[in-house]
Amino acid sequence: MSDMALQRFAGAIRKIPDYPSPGILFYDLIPALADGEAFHEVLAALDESTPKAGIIAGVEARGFLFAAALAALRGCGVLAIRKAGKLPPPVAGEDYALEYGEARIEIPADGVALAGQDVVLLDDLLATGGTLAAAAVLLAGRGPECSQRLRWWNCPHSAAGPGWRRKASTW
Ligand SMILES: O=P(O)(O)OC[C@H]1O[C@H](OP(=O)(O)OP(=O)(O)O)[C@H](O)[C@@H]1O
Ligand SMILES: Nc1ncnc2[nH]cnc12
Repeated sequence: MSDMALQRFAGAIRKIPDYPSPGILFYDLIPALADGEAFHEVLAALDESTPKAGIIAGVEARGFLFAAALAALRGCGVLAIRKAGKLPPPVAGEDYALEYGEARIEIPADGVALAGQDVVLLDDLLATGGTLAAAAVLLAGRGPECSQRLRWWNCPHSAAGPGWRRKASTW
């Protein structure tokens, strides 16, 4: 992705201090996603830099936007990792802590063919990393047949700097 495209996407992100609680700087990506050219560039860069995979996993809700858009571009499947209480049983779940609270994510315990699949796990931004770590643990719990290549979109103005970040499947 060109620096200009990144700057345009990053510049459209609203940063709201002390939301939803004091001390949190909230990154609202909705205006950036609504910028068609910038979003298109981000997706093209994601397509170039993310390993090919049988299925792309995204965490509800904002992660769905990136995972589904990339999957549609590539013609592969999406694994929708849902917040607690949305899926019928049986489910596999994982609890985790957010910057501002706690949450639980779930996937169907059966019905999704993960055996032998390469799974790329995507999310819109990384704050504590708790969401992606929980998603990785959840997928790892599906057994050694499910390999994971983790990659996420990092807050463009966070201390870690802009861009895509990758972590090997060593959670
Ligand atoms: O690195 P972390 O500290 O885990 O934070 C990042 C996560 O927080 C946000 O989701 P959120 O749970 O707020 O849900 P939403 O997408 O439904 O708003 C964001 O979309 C990431 O998934
Ligand atoms: N600072 C932040 N901005 C937007 N979404 C978040 N999710 C967790 N922390 C966040």
